[in-house]
Amino acid sequence: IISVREEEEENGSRQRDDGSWKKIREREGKDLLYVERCQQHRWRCAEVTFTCSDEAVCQHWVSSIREQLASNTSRPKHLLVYINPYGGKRQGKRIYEQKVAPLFTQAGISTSVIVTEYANHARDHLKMEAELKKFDGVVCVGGDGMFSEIIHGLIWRTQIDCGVDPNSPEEALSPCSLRIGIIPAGSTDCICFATVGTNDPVTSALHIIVGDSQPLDVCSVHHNNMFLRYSVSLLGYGFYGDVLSDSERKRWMGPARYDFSGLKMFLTHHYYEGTVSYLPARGIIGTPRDATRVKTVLAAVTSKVKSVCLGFFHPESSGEWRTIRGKFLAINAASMSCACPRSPKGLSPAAHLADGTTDLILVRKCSRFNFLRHLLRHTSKDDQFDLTFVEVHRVRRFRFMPRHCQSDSDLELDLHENSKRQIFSQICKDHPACGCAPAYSSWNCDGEILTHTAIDVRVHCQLIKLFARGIEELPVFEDLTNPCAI
Ligand SMILES: Nc1ncnc2c1ncn2[C@@H]1O[C@H](COP(=O)(O)OP(=O)(O)OP(=O)(O)O)[C@@H](O)[C@H]1O
Repeated sequence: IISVREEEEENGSRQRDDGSWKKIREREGKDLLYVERCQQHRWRCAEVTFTCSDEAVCQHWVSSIREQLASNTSRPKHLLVYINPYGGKRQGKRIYEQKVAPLFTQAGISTSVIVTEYANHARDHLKMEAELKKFDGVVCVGGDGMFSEIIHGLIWRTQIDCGVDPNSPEEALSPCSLRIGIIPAGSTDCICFATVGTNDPVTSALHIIVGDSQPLDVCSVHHNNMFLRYSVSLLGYGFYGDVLSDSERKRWMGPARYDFSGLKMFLTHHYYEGTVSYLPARGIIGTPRDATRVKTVLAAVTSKVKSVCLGFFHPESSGEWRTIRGKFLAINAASMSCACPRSPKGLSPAAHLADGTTDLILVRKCSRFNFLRHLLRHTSKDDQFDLTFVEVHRVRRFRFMPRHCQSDSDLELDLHENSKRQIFSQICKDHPACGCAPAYSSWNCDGEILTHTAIDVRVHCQLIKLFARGIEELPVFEDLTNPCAI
């Protein structure tokens, strides 16, 4: 239920402004505005009118429903809204004013709206100025870049308020108490798609109004004990890093730049040498190779996950670091499925949203044909990890050291292992004109390029919460004879 409205109607007929008379239905009634599920995870507002001849009974219905709604503590009452007027097709302000604000008003939610004036305005306002105690949640109207600003501001501010050093990779970060809502108004809106199942402003507004809550893991990325960024979806080195770097230079092409750079990087077929070390996740539910898509809420309520998050069981002390050295076409860490309209299964279809792990996918050097097979499997039913040159590990922490950053002793070890190739690669490094692969790629961190390649990544279990509920299993709701559906 979104809201309830009384309708007091006179019996008989009423004179209009223009002097004519309008026939009025004879009733006392109340209109109830509620959420209706539509196709493809969309939600819409629907209205139903209950009529009653006894005015006192009617009043009782209205006041009971209003009391119930007001006593529901999970529903937000005051929201801080940031609108990026330049995101996507520059429709953020219009989308908010026409589709979202009227719903918030009907649901009795008060808002404080800030239209951003420059990049990082929202992040800095949250970090330093916002009076967070006044609000039950923060809403961003924009795309993934805008969402990233919000989480950077909110996580940072929470740590400072709680006396935690956000720069230290060893500190356990404090979870943010305010929930975040995403009204999609960007070009890709991947986070919204992966957590709600659709990119639709009205659906997102309704998830906010009914007070949904979806915890989300966040990865902190450090370089030499220096904080770089937070990531909630994809950290990609090699192929996905190169596609982003190349597409950034072609912004003038619009959204077509992603296809262009994707094709170009596929044909270029660069591979990169380096060392990946990781801490495998223990005591978790499922594996990255699970056939069925994971119900994200399951992870949030399972007691084992809870105990890990609350620190009763220290996962890092119970595991041993493992190391893999090699040549990789892509190194991807997917903290969520990374599903989007183009790749409905995503990079890691069985990734949980909130179990304190990320799926580390290593694509070793292989032929173009094989790499294409792997990429195509993201859009088909076949298992994209069932290939000899692909491996996937569910991890709590990982580090990457590109070969050009490795210490002399590491390089000497490599030299002994593969001396002939080493000589060639040295010649090529000194002579870029020979056209061999560059020494290093860059990291694509949720769509932003990182300034360093040697990184230390740690997953923080359920650090933030969204106004969402994960992607719903539709068959349950389509089957109206099933009592659970109701
Ligand atoms: N007022 C502003 N002027 C210029 N840039 C802004 C402003 N407000 C926010 N930004 C920046 O604009 C960038 C892009 O915004 P946003 O993510 O909303 O849209 P998008 O890039 O089109 O969508 P997506 O990230 O989903 O592809 C963000 O990185 C954000 O920091």
